[in-house]
Amino acid sequence: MMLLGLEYLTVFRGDRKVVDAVSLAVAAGEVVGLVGPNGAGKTTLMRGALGLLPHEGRSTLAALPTEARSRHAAWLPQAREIAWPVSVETLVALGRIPHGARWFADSHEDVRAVSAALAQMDLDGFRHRIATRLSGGEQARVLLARALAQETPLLLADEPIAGLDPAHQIATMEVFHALAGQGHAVMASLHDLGIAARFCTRLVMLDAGRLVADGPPGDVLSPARLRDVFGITAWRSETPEGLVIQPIARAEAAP
Ligand SMILES: Nc1ncnc2c1ncn2[C@@H]1O[C@H](COP(=O)(O)OP(=O)(O)OP(=O)(O)O)[C@@H](O)[C@H]1O
Repeated sequence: MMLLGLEYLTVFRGDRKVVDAVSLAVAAGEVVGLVGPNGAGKTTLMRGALGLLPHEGRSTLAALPTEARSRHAAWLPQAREIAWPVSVETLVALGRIPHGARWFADSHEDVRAVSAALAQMDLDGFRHRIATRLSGGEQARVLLARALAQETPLLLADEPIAGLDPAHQIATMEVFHALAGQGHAVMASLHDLGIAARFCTRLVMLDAGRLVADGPPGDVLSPARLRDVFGITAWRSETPEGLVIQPIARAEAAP
């Protein structure tokens, strides 16, 4: 089942075309990594797809009425700001608002969803802590838990693992896989190409607003694209654990 369809999506920032005619579809069961250098248009693509920025072309998500959209897709923005000194539990419960919850999510479904999201992000011991008094990575996990608590078919996440320690990065990618296994889909922008190669079912590569590759991680992260798009060389190997990619040097600095 298709959960997101983009047809020639073009997104402007001011009068600049920052995403240029991108077409793709995301189906249930996929963990799609959005990769590309700084400024390639990853955030803009996702915000355009959500209908948060003016766009041309079509996004099936942006075309939904507001309420249906908030029940279909959860959005984790890049900025990790927590404005209010509320408990972790309260903050995560705010994710239930699209399902009709008020300030305190207290239906049986809401309580279950909040508990599940806290457990998924390894936050059981943080339930009653004040969210603004957590470390940067802990706050990032709380905001991810709030997005997960929405239990939407689709999750769009902007650099969801930035600032997380290695174990929590891997755990988060495993949560995405588990969601995909339950028929959801995740699209996440990622800068860690090793993680992207290892944990995504598919990669979409952007360069200067254009989609330049879309497919299995091993195909998308070819030596030529790593050189031409990212300007790097990388060590790559098919291992019993799957594809391993480790950036080594800037391409121009390579011997
Ligand atoms: N508000 C804005 N006004 C004008 N240009 C903008 C604005 N926001 C972003 N841009 C430009 O749009 C382009 C794409 O930005 P975007 O944030 O989508 O990139 P990104 O791929 O998510 O980058 P990063 O990896 O650095 O997060 C960049 O060139 C950026 O400078």
